[in-house]
Amino acid sequence: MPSKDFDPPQKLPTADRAQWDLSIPATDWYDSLAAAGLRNPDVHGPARHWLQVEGSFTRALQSRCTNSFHVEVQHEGFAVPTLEEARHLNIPIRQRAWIREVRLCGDGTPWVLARTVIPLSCLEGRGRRLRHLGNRPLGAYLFSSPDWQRGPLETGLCQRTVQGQPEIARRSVFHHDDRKLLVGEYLLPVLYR
Ligand SMILES: C=C(O[C@@H]1C=C(C(=O)O)C=C[C@H]1O)C(=O)O
Repeated sequence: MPSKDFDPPQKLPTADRAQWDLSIPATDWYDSLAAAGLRNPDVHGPARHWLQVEGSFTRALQSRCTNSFHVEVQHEGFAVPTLEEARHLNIPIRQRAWIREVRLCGDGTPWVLARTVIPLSCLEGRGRRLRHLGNRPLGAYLFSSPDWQRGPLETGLCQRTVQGQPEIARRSVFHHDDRKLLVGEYLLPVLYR
């Protein structure tokens, strides 16, 4: 799924390459949890709680931590979204966007992988801050402003290729006037099993 800019370097030592395997697989998206459940009933199991969190996902994860929560940036920069993402956001195909991939970690362990596609129109004015989030959670920005509203949640079923990758995901578009950005959150099994 990540565009070419995000391919792992070929010469990483084996231990580091294993880290890369904690990556986001191609995912099929469904309009509702019920629709995804027809393909994979696991979405109605313990993962369901996380698929339905309505407010800030960061906050929900923080409240599950015993000690600490942190965001680890994996890649951040201008890159070309997938065709499906560009269509979903209604932006020109092959137009670069700011793409941010992070791990949301609870008590030192990655719990969720997140991929956010931020089109150029969102990066103007106050939106310039979106390029400088670093390890601060995106949710703090989005939920601190009443201007940003979340659209409906979709449920994703991941085409897992490697042990440990996420199987289940959620995604939504946040919009502010005619600006839209796309946030995907991929649940790692350790979060709900
Ligand atoms: C959208 C939110 O932001 C969270 C933080 C992210 C980040 O820092 O890149 C990405 C996805 C999130 O789950 C949220 O807290 O709801």
